[in-house]
Amino acid sequence: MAKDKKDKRSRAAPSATPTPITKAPPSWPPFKPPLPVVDLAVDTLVEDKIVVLRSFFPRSLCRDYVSFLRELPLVTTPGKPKRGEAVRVNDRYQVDDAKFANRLWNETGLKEVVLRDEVAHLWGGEVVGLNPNIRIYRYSPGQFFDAHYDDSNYVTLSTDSVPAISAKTTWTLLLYLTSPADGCIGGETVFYPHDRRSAKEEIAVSLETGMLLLHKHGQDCMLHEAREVTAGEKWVIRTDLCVKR
Ligand SMILES: O=C(O)CCC(=O)C(=O)O
Ligand SMILES: [Fe+2]
Repeated sequence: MAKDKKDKRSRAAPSATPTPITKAPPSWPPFKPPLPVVDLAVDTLVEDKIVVLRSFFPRSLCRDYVSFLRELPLVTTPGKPKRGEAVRVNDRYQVDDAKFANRLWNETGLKEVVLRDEVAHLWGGEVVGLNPNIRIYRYSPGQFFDAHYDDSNYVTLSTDSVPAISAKTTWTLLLYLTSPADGCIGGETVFYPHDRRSAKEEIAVSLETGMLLLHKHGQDCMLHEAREVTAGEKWVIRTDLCVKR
């Protein structure tokens, strides 16, 4: 199948929520114990496309976050997508929170890992932080995210540096807070290298509690989906790596 933009657009991920994101950010739990808890290693799953950082959050912190997140006003996605958007059936919370994005970037060890010489070339530019558009997903049994591509977006980052930085997103960041170890069955993130859903070609990433996954998006995004959860709950924090524009 041709990898032209039009085709990708026809199955783009659902766009930002129609509700304006003006709500006050929540009081996210502290990163306790101080992060990182392990020497973070970047493991490549697909060269130049998918990497993971295992034990990015310790299990105890994942538990704290899930307890906290389940009190947020999550909204169930309507089953019927807008024209041209992938079917996403999950419960979701979205907030524009530059402070939390900066905490995830600066207070977890992520920044140091992403800026390492061995991997710095991957990101499509100089990474300056994370997308303040923070998304929380909960998938309960029967919920899934159909095959789609993630778009690159222009964003403005308010970091400690003034003035704000014009940036664009280049890689999707998913932080898994649950896994089979917590009773969540299914929910794997599955990538298809050849722009078609094919069981033979699929690269299925199993959930690991506390694992952070990064995958390239925009023009080079791999077709991907979140498999249906069949038991327990899958919880994910989603943001994106941003490079200077
Ligand atoms: O939940 C997942 O595993 C994938 C989520 C996803 O593809 C997205 O947020 O665009
Ligand atoms: Fe996606």
